[in-house]
Amino acid sequence: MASQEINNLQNSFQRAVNLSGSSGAVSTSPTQSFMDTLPRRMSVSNKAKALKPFSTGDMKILLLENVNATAVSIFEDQGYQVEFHKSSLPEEELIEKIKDVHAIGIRSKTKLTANVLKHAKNLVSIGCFCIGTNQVDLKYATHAGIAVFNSPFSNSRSVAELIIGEIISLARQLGDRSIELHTGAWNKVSNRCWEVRGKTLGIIGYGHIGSQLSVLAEAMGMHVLYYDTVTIMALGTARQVPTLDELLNNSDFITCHVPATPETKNMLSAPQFAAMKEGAYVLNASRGTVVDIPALIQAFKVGKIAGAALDVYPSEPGKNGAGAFSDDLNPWASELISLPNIILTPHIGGSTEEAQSAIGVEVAASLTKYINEGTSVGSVNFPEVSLRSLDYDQENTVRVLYIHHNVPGVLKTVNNILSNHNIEKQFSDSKGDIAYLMADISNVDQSDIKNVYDELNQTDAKISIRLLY
Ligand SMILES: NC(=O)C1=CN([C@@H]2O[C@H](COP(=O)(O)OP(=O)(O)OC[C@H]3O[C@@H](n4cnc5c(N)ncnc54)[C@H](O)[C@@H]3O)[C@@H](O)[C@H]2O)C=CC1
Ligand SMILES: O=C(O)CCC(=O)C(=O)O
Repeated sequence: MASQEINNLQNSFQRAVNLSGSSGAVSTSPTQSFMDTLPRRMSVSNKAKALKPFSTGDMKILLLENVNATAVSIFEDQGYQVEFHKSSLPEEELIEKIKDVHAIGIRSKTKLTANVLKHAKNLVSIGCFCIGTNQVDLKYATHAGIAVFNSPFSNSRSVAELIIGEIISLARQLGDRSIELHTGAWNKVSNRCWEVRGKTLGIIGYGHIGSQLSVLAEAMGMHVLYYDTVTIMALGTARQVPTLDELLNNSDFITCHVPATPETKNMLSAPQFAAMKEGAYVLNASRGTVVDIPALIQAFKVGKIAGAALDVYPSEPGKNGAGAFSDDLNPWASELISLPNIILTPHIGGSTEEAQSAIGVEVAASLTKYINEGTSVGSVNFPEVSLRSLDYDQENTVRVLYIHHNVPGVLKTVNNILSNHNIEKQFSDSKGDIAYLMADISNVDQSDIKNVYDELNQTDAKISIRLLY
């Protein structure tokens, strides 16, 4: 067997460990009794050395973008090697580092493109410590057998609260008054300052954030309209409108809460600004691709809109620091910052202590369960597959994790290979082009493990294999 293959084989064996501190922690492979027999089993032949179980201490996790300390401590408790960086990395450095890690944790800045991922030979999983996953080439990751996890709603409330704060701030021109007073200027004005009570909020995208915002806005006496591509039950007295134009024509405040997709690119551009009420306000804390900012600048300059609050931009700096938001990054930046009643924030919608610590726990737990047990529940790109845990008294049992192309005949081939053993349980599901099989097989000794691996490795449909014991 070539040394690279041996390495791959070693890397495919994962000593599973309980999630420390989690209630109902699982007992997975290897069973204690299996571990007790290990020296004897490993001395079966010289080649047996290649089958040394992959230890959690060999597991390398790269964490970027100041992922919360809760995640770091979950990974460290597992015994994983954790490399932590406060910011994202330039592409070349990222490529170097990703070559040898088993999992990576990012937020919204790190672009995991096909060009980066093709170097990630050992990567089994990506954790997006945020909601959006548009920064990852999901198609590439899926076909490479890399499971991607995110946190679907732990920062939703934080974003909704930021938007509420900004609605009032725009209506009262708070940003400008504050900047003026910081420079010593006293401007006590009421001209074009409004209460929000009785005004109409138009929410584009009534998902986790949009619907949360709806409830908060109604509590302040606002009327709520929303536009979404799917029919969603209205909360309170909010009303879904059938077209984006109807929302634009009737709203005093328009806020975007849609994902970055080809359909949402420049969803608010010149025709949409033209359709808005005179003096409307526009807010965007979704993705920088959703609002055409040069068109927004133009709409502001002709008095069509009275202000805007932007938290996201087409290009965002990779790290904090003075001078980072410049025309080099976005050619309209200096014009935008010169305009009054335009609130600009550095993508902080989800940046609260509460949200970050909850996300850290949630995504780190998902990654750990996937690495240690193969459970893909919560993955955004994999079919969600889970198997009941192994018991401590189940000896010589191996968990097979087989990710494959979703083509006919695969289960027949795989079960033929596994059927020399007792298949205790198995679960398989597919999603689009790929499928994922988990199976626990018993009566497996050391040489059997190697055979099972070799035979599965030769199957045409295989994308990747891991054996946990
Ligand atoms: N600024 C920040 O820090 C944060 C930004 N976000 C962004 O906010 C986005 C929304 O987050 P959630 O509410 O959690 O997502 P979600 O998935 O719960 O809701 C999105 C809604 O948009 C709708 N939608 C999709 N395409 C649409 C279209 N073309 N037209 C109208 N509606 C459409 C969907 O049907 C869904 O109801 C995320 O995708 C993320 O990009 C999320 C968290 C923090
Ligand atoms: O907190 C972050 O870095 C990103 C927040 C965000 O945009 C998201 O959750 O999608």
